[in-house]
Amino acid sequence: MRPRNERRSRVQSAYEGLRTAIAAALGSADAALHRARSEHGHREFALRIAEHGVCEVAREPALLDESTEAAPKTGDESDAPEHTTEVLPAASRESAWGEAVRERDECYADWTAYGPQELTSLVDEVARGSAGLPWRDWLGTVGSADTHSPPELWRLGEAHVPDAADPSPFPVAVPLLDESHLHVSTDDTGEAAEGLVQNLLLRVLSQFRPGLVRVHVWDVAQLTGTLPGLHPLTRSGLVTMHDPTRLDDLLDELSEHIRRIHTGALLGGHTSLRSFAAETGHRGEPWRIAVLFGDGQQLPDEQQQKLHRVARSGLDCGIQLVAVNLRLSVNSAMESVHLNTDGARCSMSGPAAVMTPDPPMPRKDATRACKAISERFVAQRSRVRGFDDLVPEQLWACRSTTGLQAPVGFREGEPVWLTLGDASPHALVGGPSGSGKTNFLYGMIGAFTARYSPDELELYLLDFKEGVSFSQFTPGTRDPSWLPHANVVGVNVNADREFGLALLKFLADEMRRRADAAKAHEVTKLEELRAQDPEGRWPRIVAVIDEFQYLFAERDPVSSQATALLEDVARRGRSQGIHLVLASQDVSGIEAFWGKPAVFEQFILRIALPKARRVLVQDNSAAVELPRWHAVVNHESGVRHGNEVARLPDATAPETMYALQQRLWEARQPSTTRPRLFDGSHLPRLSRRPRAGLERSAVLGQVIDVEGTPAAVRLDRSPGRNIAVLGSVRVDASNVLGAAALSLGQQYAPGTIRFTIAGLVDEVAPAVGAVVTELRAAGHEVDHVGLDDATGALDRLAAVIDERSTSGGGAGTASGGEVTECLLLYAADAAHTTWERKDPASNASGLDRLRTILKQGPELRVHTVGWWRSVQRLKHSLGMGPVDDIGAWLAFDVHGSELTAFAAGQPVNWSPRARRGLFFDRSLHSRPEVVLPFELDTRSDEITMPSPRAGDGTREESRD
Ligand SMILES: Nc1ncnc2c1ncn2[C@@H]1O[C@H](COP(=O)(O)OP(=O)(O)OP(=O)(O)O)[C@@H](O)[C@H]1O
Repeated sequence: MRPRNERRSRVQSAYEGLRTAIAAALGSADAALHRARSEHGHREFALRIAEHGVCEVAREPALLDESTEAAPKTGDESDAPEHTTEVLPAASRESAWGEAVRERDECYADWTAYGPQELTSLVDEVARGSAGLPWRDWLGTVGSADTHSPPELWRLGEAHVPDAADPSPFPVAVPLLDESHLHVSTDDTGEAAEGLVQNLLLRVLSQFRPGLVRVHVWDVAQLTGTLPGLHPLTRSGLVTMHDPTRLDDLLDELSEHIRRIHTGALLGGHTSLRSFAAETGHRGEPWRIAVLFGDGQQLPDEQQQKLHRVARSGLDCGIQLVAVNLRLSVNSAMESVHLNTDGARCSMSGPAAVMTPDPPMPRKDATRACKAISERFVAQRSRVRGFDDLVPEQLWACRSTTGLQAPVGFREGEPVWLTLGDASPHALVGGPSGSGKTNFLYGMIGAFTARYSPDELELYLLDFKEGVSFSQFTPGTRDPSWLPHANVVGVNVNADREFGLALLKFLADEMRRRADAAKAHEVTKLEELRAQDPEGRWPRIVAVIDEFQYLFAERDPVSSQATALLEDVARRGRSQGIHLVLASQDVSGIEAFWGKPAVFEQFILRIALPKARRVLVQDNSAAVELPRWHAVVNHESGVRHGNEVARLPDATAPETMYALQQRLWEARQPSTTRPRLFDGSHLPRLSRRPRAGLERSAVLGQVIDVEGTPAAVRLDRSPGRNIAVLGSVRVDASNVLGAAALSLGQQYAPGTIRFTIAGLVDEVAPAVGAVVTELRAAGHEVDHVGLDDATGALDRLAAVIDERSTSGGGAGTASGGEVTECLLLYAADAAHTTWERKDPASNASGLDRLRTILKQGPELRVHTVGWWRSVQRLKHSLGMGPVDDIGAWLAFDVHGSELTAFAAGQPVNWSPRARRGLFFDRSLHSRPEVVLPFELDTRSDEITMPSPRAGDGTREESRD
């Protein structure tokens, strides 16, 4: 038995052990389950806090309880229903809540510490004046800011972050002008939006000088009544209310501004008015804010596209959209505000910040402020702006790298700018006589020269009109000042079309010089050349030609050459910084010009004065309706939409351009040279100083060119180096002979040249006498002879030739040097009969001697400068043979056809005109050129006239 009991007790004890083990295992599992449940409850609680957010739960603690009960159950929980109602212990709830709050506070720590203050000071800094201050500080004070650096942010209201531990408020402001459009949306009717927009517009309008901001309002729902506080501004045109049915018109108008600004106001490489203004210091265009109130519906497709186009390119052109409840998705900068009943959200402050827009400014204060702005604008507009308003405060502050820009007149008190640059390289100015063309040109010249220094701008001024309009730019007897930018001034050139031609040639040469320099620097344009060669002087050149139609007045080689040159300069001048401004009374009559549409098209800038014809395109009649002293300035080749009407200030009255010129003259660098004046009504004076490059040359007159080049004949030792002056005009011929003698006298040292001067008619005696006296005074040996002893003079020269030819070259003087013999014959033909007589001893006549001198002289340094009163008479003197002994000639009243033989057989086109000669030097010219004879100083009047031979001591002395 015993073993059995023993076994049983062992079994029982084993079972007991098992039960104990099971009980222990179950107990520990229970404890683990309990722990897990408690943990789960804690986490679930934390999750629910996170789901609602700490702030939300803090506001509505019941949220957590409800959600605990309503929370979906997991699979495990559904299997253990007895646990779902178990309430999380309070300690656990508190700990979960504490953790959530701690975590939130950690996240917001930085913001709480610095955010609101930093934002407040930042907005204070960049939202200056009316852009950020409370309305009481500024509403009603008319703004004076200019377009330079507008405020970067504009205040809308204030916001706070409700979830932050410390929800301090901070200002909300948005970037606007040039920076970003604004989109406003609302959940309700949009009343709150109107208040916000009106506040914003009042801030902007009160910031700037009236006129710099224009507002357009379109409301799909109403014709008037929108933004009532701004209504006083509609009277002065600062705010325009658009018809609800005419959104297209508004969008077209805005697109037109964008296009016009791109083609006109933006110069060079600038793509926005902002960057342009930053470089040049002026903007030239107001900001235009278009406020569009929609009804939340999509616009028709076509309008939507137009709106998107305006939104895309508007900001660069100062066009700002404020779209309210209008669907707009654009690819350009846009801030947004959503107004909701539970607070607004702004893209600047993000969704976490709740914005409270500033309350609308009181209606009566807004109205009063707008009235003040409007009145100031009207006063400003009606103020007659004068010439001084074209002149900037600081002279010469602009650079002409990308072009030239200056105001030329005013529209509603605002300047109207004129641009010469890549997009509009050349200008055509038209208007009938007395319409104010010259005045316009003065104003333009003044506005340009005040802005650009002479190193940035060089002027070539040419006036074909009779009168002296441009001569004030050169030094005068009463006013010694001159315009430092003027390089060449031509006045009274109506009879000297060659000067216009010369100017065009000069410009064409300069264009080539610039193109070559650009090529050497491996660039193509002046702008790039200036960048590559910063030390070089590459000013822009503006050539102004008033009454330019004279240049094409006749169907002759001058017209055809001028047309070709004009075409060249007009086409290629653009890239080399050479601009033409051509003015004319009647552009319609200029055949040579109109026959070349390609040239004409280069004149993109058109200025039409009242009643101007053909300057603008045919269907653009704006010039017809212009009042006096106004002009249409059109940078679009004259098409209607390019019209800008400007009132032109008086620029010719005293104290206008004259006074400015004085200031500019005083500001010039000492190295600035005075302008060269070509005045067709005056003859040039012979310089008494020897000039380099004119050695051994007889200067006969001055070529009609930009440099005033002397018309000179070099008396080389070669056949034919004689000069004939042809024509019956004694004064001109005498002056040519006198200038030849005196210029040779300057270049030869006394003793190296001997003059034989024969005055063969009485009338030339004073002129001859003056020359003889001056030469002798300079120490030269002069044989002064009259008709009676001229033959003897020829004999002597013929003997010199004989002697030199037998001795094999130019003879030496007593002092050992070579002596040049110069024979001057005043009215050579007068001695013809005398010279026909033969000398019985030698059987040779004076004529024979003369022919020998002409033929053999030049090689032996014996040169003749003779005046024959007609071509026929010269031919008689020369005899039957060829005319090669006359290598150079200057003809006055001689018909071109008579000169053919002397011009190597080529037809000579020459209609004689007063005080002008035609000059041809076989060794130099391919065709003859027009020259001005010199006005010799009539010192002869004061000089005792030496009679031939009388007192001719020099000659006698030297013979001894
Ligand atoms: N904007 C202006 N304000 C006041 N006076 C002006 C204005 N423009 C021109 N005048 C005056 O009108 C007159 C004619 O002007 P201007 O000589 O400029 O005309 P124009 O078109 O060049 O005439 P023309 O071809 O006959 O010379 C001048 O006496 C000038 O002072």
